[in-house]
Amino acid sequence: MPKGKILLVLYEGGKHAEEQEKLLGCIENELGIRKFVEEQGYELITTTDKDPEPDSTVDRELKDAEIVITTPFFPAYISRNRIAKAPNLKLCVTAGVGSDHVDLEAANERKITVTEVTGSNVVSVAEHVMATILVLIRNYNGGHQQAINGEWDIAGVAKNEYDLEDKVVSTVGAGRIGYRVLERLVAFNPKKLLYYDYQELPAEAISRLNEASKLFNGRGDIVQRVEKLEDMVSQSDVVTINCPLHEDSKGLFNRELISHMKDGAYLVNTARGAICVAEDVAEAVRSGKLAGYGGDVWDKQPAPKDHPWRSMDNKDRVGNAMTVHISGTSLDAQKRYAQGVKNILNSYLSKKYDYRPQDVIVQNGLYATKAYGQK
Ligand SMILES: NC(=O)C1=CN([C@@H]2O[C@H](COP(=O)(O)OP(=O)(O)OC[C@H]3O[C@@H](n4cnc5c(N)ncnc54)[C@H](O)[C@@H]3O)[C@@H](O)[C@H]2O)C=CC1
Repeated sequence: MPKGKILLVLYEGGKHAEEQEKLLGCIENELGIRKFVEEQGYELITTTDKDPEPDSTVDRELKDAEIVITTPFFPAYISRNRIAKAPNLKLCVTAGVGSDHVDLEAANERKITVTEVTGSNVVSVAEHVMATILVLIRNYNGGHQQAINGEWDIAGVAKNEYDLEDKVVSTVGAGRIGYRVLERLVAFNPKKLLYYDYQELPAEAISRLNEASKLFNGRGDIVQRVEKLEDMVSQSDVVTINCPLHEDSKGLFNRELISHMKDGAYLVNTARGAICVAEDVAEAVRSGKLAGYGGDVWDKQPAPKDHPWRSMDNKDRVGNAMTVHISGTSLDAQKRYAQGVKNILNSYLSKKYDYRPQDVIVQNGLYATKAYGQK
């Protein structure tokens, strides 16, 4: 008789799982944890069937699951209703970073511990932010479309093409990812690097960036904290969003805030789709208010085929740099978060509960991090 049940919800790998054994984050490879779990005397149930509530396999298995492991890339929403119907649930583990798909208030009411593998994919995402900024500002889409369509209209691409150098770039959230984006941006010799965050960056973190800019670009003192988000976006050529989704950040980038952005600015969101109002962003791209929008996160995942961000574009059809939710799930990241999930399970199953402090989002009914709002 197994000691308890662990429910694991991942995306399907299909033939890709056969072609690439490093795809640990798909259901066929189960993060590589089956042997470990069964050695601990637990039952491991894995499924891709997570919607709709309340008729999915997730709903059926939550009735007696003790632990649920989900991933932001194919999120099973651990809603208040699902928590209410999971009397044995003690631990939620996010295979990756970002646990907004778990109702943290409901978890706290039940003293359910919510953990994630903090830092496992922060470089992966920071690199994707850089790629997205460059695809947009360099008008890569325009150049690539011409290349594969047998065209050669240089002016047609160059008219929407800028250098990142000497531009003002800002981040909403200067945490692990936001700060790594700022680090990477220094090499592009920006005019200014601005950040908006209710947690101030430590002085040494700021001087490290300024020193690097002095060394690389001959100019220091480029990093600035801005108290008001409208003030920051109104000066920015590029805005990148790197904060968690919670009640204060949901719908933050709506028509009103976008109206404060510079005409022709670029907006990049690899944090969570719902931080932006989908239709307001699509309208801003279509109208040319934004020169482009890109990212890999969507307000509903998987995104429906008719999601506005799949088709939105500007008049030259070069304002969309969306991808599906991949930035934090490179094969390098999957190796890290699979190991991190195993470490969290070991902490729980050994009854040591010696989680890495940075991996704990909520525990014993309290928030363990200041990143999910100012509670
Ligand atoms: N696209 C992807 O694959 C991935 C996306 N993410 C997303 O990125 C988010 C950030 O990740 P990390 O940097 O590791 O988290 P972090 O906790 O290190 O940093 C988040 C920062 O955002 C700040 N913040 C929170 N609410 C804010 C608000 N309303 N306005 C301004 N700043 C605010 C916090 O104070 C903190 O400094 C995650 O919560 C997740 O949603 C993370 C990993 C992968």
